[in-house]
Formats: sequence, structure tokens, C-alpha cells
Amino acid sequence: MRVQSVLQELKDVNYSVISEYIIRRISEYITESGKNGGIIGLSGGIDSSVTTVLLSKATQNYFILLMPSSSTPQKDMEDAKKIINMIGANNKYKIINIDPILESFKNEIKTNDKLVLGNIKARIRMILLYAYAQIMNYLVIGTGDKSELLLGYFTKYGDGGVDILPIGDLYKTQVRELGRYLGLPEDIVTKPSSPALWEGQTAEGELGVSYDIIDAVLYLRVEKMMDIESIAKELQIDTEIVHKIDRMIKTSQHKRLPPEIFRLSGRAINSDWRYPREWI
Ligand SMILES: Nc1ncnc2c1ncn2[C@@H]1O[C@H](COP(=O)(O)OP(=O)(O)OC[C@H]2O[C@@H]([n+]3cccc(C(=O)O)c3)[C@H](O)[C@@H]2O)[C@@H](O)[C@H]1O
Ligand SMILES: Nc1ncnc2c1ncn2[C@@H]1O[C@H](COP(=O)(O)OP(=O)(O)OP(=O)(O)O)[C@@H](O)[C@H]1O
Ligand SMILES: [Mg+2]
Repeated sequence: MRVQSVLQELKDVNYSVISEYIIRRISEYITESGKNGGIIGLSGGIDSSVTTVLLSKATQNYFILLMPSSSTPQKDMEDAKKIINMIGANNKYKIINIDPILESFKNEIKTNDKLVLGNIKARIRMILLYAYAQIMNYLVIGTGDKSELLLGYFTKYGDGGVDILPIGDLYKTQVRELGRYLGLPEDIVTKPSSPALWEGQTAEGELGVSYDIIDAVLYLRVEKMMDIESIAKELQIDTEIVHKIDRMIKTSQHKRLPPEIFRLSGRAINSDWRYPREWI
């Protein structure tokens, strides 16, 4: 059970310190940005449930959007409501069914490709969050975790289009533990991760690897900087699985960076450029 012992190492962090830190940083970031609070999309999955609870502890000024579509399981809506009850947010949320919006896109984009339509759903949610953020003078609080960010397992400018990523440095395994620490219902903590972009979609089904293996591989590759062969040996898994995960990290780099600017001058405004200190 090498995978389990690596995961144990990964889980073994101080969730009290981590949650206090994230709560403080959300609060500071909102203040420093000159905004009044944060808006978040709550699906009833572990990532948005944990982030919503942390947001509610960081500020009184938050608002939650539930944006179901025909592929949203009823259980997810019920779980989202459980979180809303748990944090006492009964007057701080709104339900928007995104199916009619999707239909209007379908009139223009004639396809039945579930990935294309699923990514449109994620981008519709992003547009709604930004509209409400601007109306309320709030920031859009992202829910991506480190596993998804490394794999590129998110829609570019969809659920990836956010202002801050409070749990972005925690692996999915750690987010579940943090959820447990925060007192989330156990069925939300252990629920299989799913984008629910189409009926029956699960993250593990689409990725073809379990999150236990994904997190163990990511941890050894990214934190421990181990080579592919050694990881396969250490975890007693097929080398091809490690290669696959490694390829996902590599090919999704573009999703984690601002768009490349082709450099024509010494001062291209790329990701290294900063507002000059001498101007401050
Ligand atoms: N090298 C490169 N440099 C710059 N841009 C590049 C590029 N390669 C592709 N691109 C662009 O990126 C696009 C592909 O990216 P994207 O549109 O995101 O699409 P894609 O990565 O194909 O799909 C999104 C994936 O994330 C999953 N997802 C989505 C939403 C939520 C969750 C979740 O966990 O909740 C998961 C979803 O199930 C699917 O597997 C291409 O169409 C192209 O425009
Ligand atoms: N039905 C929905 N209503 C509101 N927001 C949604 C909905 N579906 C997805 N989102 C937003 O998109 C994000 C990405 O979805 P994702 O499935 O990765 O997260 P999750 O459901 O919170 O956790 P998990 O990855 O374990 O399923 C969500 O965290 C949430 O912010
Ligand atoms: Mg989900």
C-alpha cells in the first residue's frame, strides 16, 4: 500500500493553521483590492463547499450562486443547500438555472459534442459570477485545488476564470481532510469528484486514474521532484500512468499562465512585468 502511505504523508498537515491562514488571506486580499466582499459558485462538491465555508468565515459580505443545469445531480443541489444552512446563508444565495442560456448558445453553435457544450456551461457560470461581482463590488472567489490546477482539469476561462484561488495550494486529498476538519457532512467530504458537465461524468472516469493515484504521483513529482521511473517503482504502479499524469501537467501549462505575448521590445508586458516600484 505504497500509495496510501504517500497519501498519509500528504494528509499530515495542520488543518487548523491552514484554515486560519486562508481565512485571513481572503479577508486581507478583499480589503487590499478595495472590494467589498466575494461571490462564489457553489456546486455541492467538496471544493466549492470548503471554499464557501472559508469565505463565510473571512467576511460577512459574500454571495453564493447555485447554477444548476440538466446534468446537475439533485443530490448536489441538496448538498449545496446543506452548506448554505450550515453557514446560515439563507438570505445570501440565488439559484439560476443555466439551461435556457445554454439553449441560446446551442442555437448558434450547432454541435452535440458534450465537451464543447460542457465547457460552455462552465463559461456561462463564469459570466454570471462576474456580472454579480461587478454589481455588488465583490471579487470572484475561485474553487480550484492544486490537483486540478496541475492537471489542467478545468475549463480555461470557465471555472478557471476567477480572481483568487484560496485552496489552490492544496491537493484534492488535503481539501477533503480540510472539509472534515471544518465539519462538513461526511457524504460531501467523500463524494466522488465530478464537474457534472454532462450526465454521469466523474473526474476519475474521465481522467482514467483514481484521485488517490493522481495525488500520490503529483506529490512525488511536484513536491519531491522525483523522476518518472522512480515514482512508478515507489508507488508500484505502471510507468505509463505516471507518464500520462506528467504529460497532463506539461500540456496544460498554457492554462496556468496569462496568454503569451510575442516579445518585440525589451518591455513586453508578460507575466514577469510589474508596475515599477519607483512609480509607487
Ligand atoms: N498550447 C496551447 N497554448 C495556448 N492555448 C492552448 C494550447 N493548447 C490548447 N489551448 C486552448 O485551450 C483550449 C482547451 O482548453 P479548454 O477549453 O479548457 O478545454 P479542455 O481542456 O479540452 O476541457 C476542459 C477539461 O476540464 C474538465 N473540467 C472542466 C470544468 C470543470 C471541471 C471540474 O473539475 O469541475 C473539469 C473537463 O471535464 C475537461 O476534461 C483549446 O481549445 C485552445 O483554445
Ligand atoms: N451547479 C453549479 N452551481 C454553481 N457553481 C458550480 C456548479 N457547478 C460547478 N460550479 C462551479 O465550478 C467549480 C468547478 O467545479 P468542480 O466540480 O471542480 O468543483 P466542486 O464540485 O466544488 O468539487 P469537485 O471537484 O470535487 O467536484 C465549482 O467549484 C463551482 O464553483
Ligand atoms: Mg464538482
